[in-house]
Amino acid sequence: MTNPVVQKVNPMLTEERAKASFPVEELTYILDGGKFNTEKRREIEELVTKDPNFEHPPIQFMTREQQYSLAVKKALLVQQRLKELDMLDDPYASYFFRRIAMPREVSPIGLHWVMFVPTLMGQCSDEQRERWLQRALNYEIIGTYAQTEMGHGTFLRGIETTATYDPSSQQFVLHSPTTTSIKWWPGGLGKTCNYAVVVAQLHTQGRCHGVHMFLVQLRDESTHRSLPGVVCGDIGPKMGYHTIDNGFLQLNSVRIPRENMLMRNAEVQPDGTYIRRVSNEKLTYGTMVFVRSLIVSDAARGISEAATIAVRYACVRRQGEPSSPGAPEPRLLDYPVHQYRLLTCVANCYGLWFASEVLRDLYFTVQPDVLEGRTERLPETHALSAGLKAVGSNRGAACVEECRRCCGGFGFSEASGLPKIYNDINPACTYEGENTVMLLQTGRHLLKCVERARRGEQLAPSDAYIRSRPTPQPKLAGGPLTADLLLGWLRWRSLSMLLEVSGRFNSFIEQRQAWADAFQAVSRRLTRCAEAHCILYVGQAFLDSAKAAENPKICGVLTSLCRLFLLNEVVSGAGDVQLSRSDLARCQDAIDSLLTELRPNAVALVEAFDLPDRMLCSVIGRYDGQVYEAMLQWARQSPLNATDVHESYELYTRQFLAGRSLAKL
Ligand SMILES: CC/C=C\C/C=C\C/C=C\C/C=C\CC/C=C/C(=O)SCCNC(=O)CCNC(=O)[C@H](O)C(C)(C)COP(=O)(O)OP(=O)(O)OC[C@H]1O[C@@H](n2cnc3c(N)ncnc32)[C@H](O)[C@@H]1OP(=O)(O)O
Ligand SMILES: Cc1cc2nc3c(=O)[nH]c(=O)nc-3n(C[C@H](O)[C@H](O)[C@H](O)COP(=O)(O)OP(=O)(O)OC[C@H]3O[C@@H](n4cnc5c(N)ncnc54)[C@H](O)[C@@H]3O)c2cc1C
Repeated sequence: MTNPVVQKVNPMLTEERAKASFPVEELTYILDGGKFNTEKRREIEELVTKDPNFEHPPIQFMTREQQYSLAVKKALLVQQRLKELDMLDDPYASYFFRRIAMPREVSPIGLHWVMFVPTLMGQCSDEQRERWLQRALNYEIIGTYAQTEMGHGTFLRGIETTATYDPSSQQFVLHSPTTTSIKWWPGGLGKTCNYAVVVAQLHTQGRCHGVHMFLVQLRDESTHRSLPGVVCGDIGPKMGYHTIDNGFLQLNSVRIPRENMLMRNAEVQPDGTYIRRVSNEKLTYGTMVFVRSLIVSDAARGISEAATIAVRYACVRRQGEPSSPGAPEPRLLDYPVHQYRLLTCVANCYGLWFASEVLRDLYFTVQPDVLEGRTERLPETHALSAGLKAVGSNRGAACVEECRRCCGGFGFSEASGLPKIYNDINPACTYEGENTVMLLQTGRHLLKCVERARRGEQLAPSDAYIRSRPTPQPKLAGGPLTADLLLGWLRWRSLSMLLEVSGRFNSFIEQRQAWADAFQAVSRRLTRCAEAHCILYVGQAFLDSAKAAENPKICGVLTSLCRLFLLNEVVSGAGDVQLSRSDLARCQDAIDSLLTELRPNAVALVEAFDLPDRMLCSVIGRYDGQVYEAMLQWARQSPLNATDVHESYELYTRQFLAGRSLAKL
């Protein structure tokens, strides 16, 4: 563990830690992708922890302006430190440095490395890369990704910003023709960035060629003042994300050179001739596919943090009727229903964690081909990244919220660290494609897979089961409820639901409904099919990772946790298909047994994530379990406690008590 063993660890936590049935450290290596990575991560965490420049009072006691300003300082300091340590080219080191230096504090320059740089990499011609990429990687310029407008987020083709080519000056004129066309939301756009990739409708020679990307300078590189024709600012306070300046941008006939259109896939020649280099126009959406795959892993990390806090707290919090006179009150973790609430979150976390690794590998396998214009596996990658982004962030938000509620009133206090995690995960349900819309993309792909399977065509690996013949429902009563059997049931469920919806869709088509109308008619059911497909993917990734563990004890505990995940899916999906009462009852019994079996490993399973106190920022989830003293210390830092009598007493309360009118004050 990276946590320094403090002098007095709560004995209830020590007792729980001693119950682990497997070597926690070895599971940490698996989660980190190897011992080497664990050691590197810990070195980085130690560097940041020892650096006084990253020390400050809890940000929850600061105003939004203070939070933003501090976040800018820390984000830039991180870059300086990474440069000094020669770690800028190491994505793993950079990621962990940022994560520990700014735990769940969204970086004002986050969009630069999450979307701006990846867009330059994926959408620039080789020449353009030479010109801009190195400057961006060196942080000589700071950029964002400006796509969403006030009037259009989901429906990308409806974007109104125009980029009209003027051959006489060989420039594009970027313009926001309406109020609804004002860019709204891009992270860091308000105050921090000086450049943006702007998504706009390309017009040349009197024709519109649809959405394309343009590099637009927004602010002067030395004064940081907005350039003529550029009106931008912060969009104001949000539900969370206080540390980042999501912004607005109005472009009033702003001129940029022709060469600032990102030209990897299409080009406008000096005379205005439009040339499309690749046939698949969806390649313009490539950055979103990449970021969606990151969101799955971020959701798993969010649950790991919340679950670590809530499980530790459940070990030290006593509440309820003692089992006998004079006995202590039970610990929260002793309640089976509490075990269920927490352990299913832990199971979701591991499932998403392993699935995000498989998805990441798929993305990096397919991406080189895509960059060369070979797009055969793009539909599968898009469907999986969209669907898993939705399932991951939905589950992420739901599990973090469940962990928060598991901590009772303290979970509502910022001191727990849980609201901060929730507010960081929740917007992922909306950004990078609202979740329902993303599930519909996956559903659309699955419908097409059914058609292709009927025609006898090959399907991509994760869709291949759609080619299998419909079979009777696998029986769950009888033999042992193994993970393989449960996964087989989920595969059967996914296929049955899909065939049912596809049959319904085809009957609408046979009744001569338009494709789009038939799609709308089945859309509600289709989102459920998309979820079932993604859950199958998660379950498969989970089971494969459990089986791959060399240590039999780790293999055992991961397989049990995976069974809990799968059983919970079977039970909650019982209404999607008709699961018999006896099968359902067996699954429920198996869940109860698994809770008893896994309970002694609850702390070990969350502590395998190896999250230092600095990362959790939680009074109730601290390594030493000394919750109550720390809670009092936290409250003492509240600015409201700076004086015994608050100024509002003199201003208002005293007047009120004396019967004077407050109206004129
Ligand atoms: C600051 C951060 C710091 C730290 C965080 C750390 C980790 C977290 C990681 C990152 C998150 C951080 C910040 C996030 C900031 C947020 C940024 C944004 O939100 S950017 C804006 C994102 N916007 C969207 O996602 C818009 C959603 N809409 C769409 O994607 C599309 O419009 C939609 C898919 C809905 C439909 O597109 P449309 O043009 O209408 O397509 P059409 O219907 O014509 O055709 C569909 C056709 O195209 C295929 N397709 C669609 N999308 C893709 C794609 N991306 N790739 C490949 N193919 C695609 C689709 O399957 C269909 O194909 P067929 O015709 O069926 O063959
Ligand atoms: C914190 C945060 C950060 C962001 N950062 C960026 C950024 O850096 N750059 C950027 O460009 N954008 C950014 N966005 C914008 C984000 O991508 C959009 O909010 C998102 O794509 C949804 O678009 P919208 O807000 O216009 O919602 P809408 O598209 O108006 O959707 C509203 C609701 O309608 C539903 N809906 C819409 N269309 C359909 C349909 N066809 N079928 C069924 N239901 C539908 C949706 O499911 C949703 O529930 C950010 C947003 C947030 C919240």
